[in-house]
Amino acid sequence: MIYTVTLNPSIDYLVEVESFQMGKVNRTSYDAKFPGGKGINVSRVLKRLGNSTTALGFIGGQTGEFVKRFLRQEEIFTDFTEIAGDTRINIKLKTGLETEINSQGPVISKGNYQQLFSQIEQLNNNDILILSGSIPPSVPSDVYEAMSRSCIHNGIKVVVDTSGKELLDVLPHRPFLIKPNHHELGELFSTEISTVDDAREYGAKLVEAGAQNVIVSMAGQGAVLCSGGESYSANVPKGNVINSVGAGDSMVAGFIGTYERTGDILSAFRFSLAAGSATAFSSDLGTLDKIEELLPQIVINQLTGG
Ligand SMILES: Nc1ncnc2c1ncn2[C@@H]1O[C@H](COP(=O)(O)OP(=O)(O)O)[C@@H](O)[C@H]1O
Ligand SMILES: O=P(O)(O)OC[C@H]1O[C@](O)(COP(=O)(O)O)[C@@H](O)[C@@H]1O
Repeated sequence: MIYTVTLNPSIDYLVEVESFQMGKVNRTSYDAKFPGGKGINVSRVLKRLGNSTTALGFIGGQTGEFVKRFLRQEEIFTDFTEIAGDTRINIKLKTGLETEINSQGPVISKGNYQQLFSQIEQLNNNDILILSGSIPPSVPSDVYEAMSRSCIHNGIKVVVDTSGKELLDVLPHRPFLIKPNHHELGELFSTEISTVDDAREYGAKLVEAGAQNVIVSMAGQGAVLCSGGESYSANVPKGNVINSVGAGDSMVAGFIGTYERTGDILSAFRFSLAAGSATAFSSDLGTLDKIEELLPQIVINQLTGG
């Protein structure tokens, strides 16, 4: 079973305004609500790929009910920890540009935290655990490090999709996959990652620091995979970007779902690009049909030079 952890789920409220004006009343040309939060997006895409998944995390209030109902309708298993506060609403404003306003989210009590942690301690070595998204202020900032440590001890593969110090701190526990985007990778090393070569060079440093596989996603420029001593680049397919919310999460789902089914790292990498772009080219997350349609366009090249 693939478990995802979403510490701070959301309703993603997508709003499209044709000619947005600051300080004025604007009317939407399109709006929609979807469950959000990185782990939840990963579970939704995994389900579409046919993998078994259970979404864990903190959920509460009427907004939390919306998320649970939506996931139930998609027949996704959940085992959330119920909290006293309301699950947050994140605004995704499309005005030509994409602007996101992500809320802080509700307070998580010590008891809530312990409940989730004890679920993690019960996973077994056939499971995969995916830890993604930001850490709410009321949750200990070393939560991913502590969960990774517990899982590695129990032989569980761990995937971590976060940024900054929280990402660096899990590396000694040898996460199976991390997926920084090129901005996040640049921030880790106080540099700018603008080419495939930069992504390969700095992605390889994360492998040296302990990650088994590193995908550096570079939005429309494709992605780089560093795996052991090897590295590869892949392009993105051609298409019209409608909404890139959840595209990174779809890459994680595409990679892990395919790896679980085939055990093949390069097929997983290829699928991850197709899944990311299928989502970028859709208003909701990409469907399996869309992913399969894009797959033949993805070409992988082995990189040389270190
Ligand atoms: N302009 C684009 N054309 C095609 N695919 C895209 C485009 N922008 C994003 N994607 C897809 O979304 C994936 C993740 O995008 P990226 O912005 O790098 O990550 P994140 O969403 O985690 O910040 C890309 O690897 C790609 O598959
Ligand atoms: O936990 P954070 O960093 O606030 O991010 C939450 C947001 O990220 C998302 O999971 C989308 O993530 P990506 O676009 O990086 O794939 C949204 O659904 C959600 O609103």
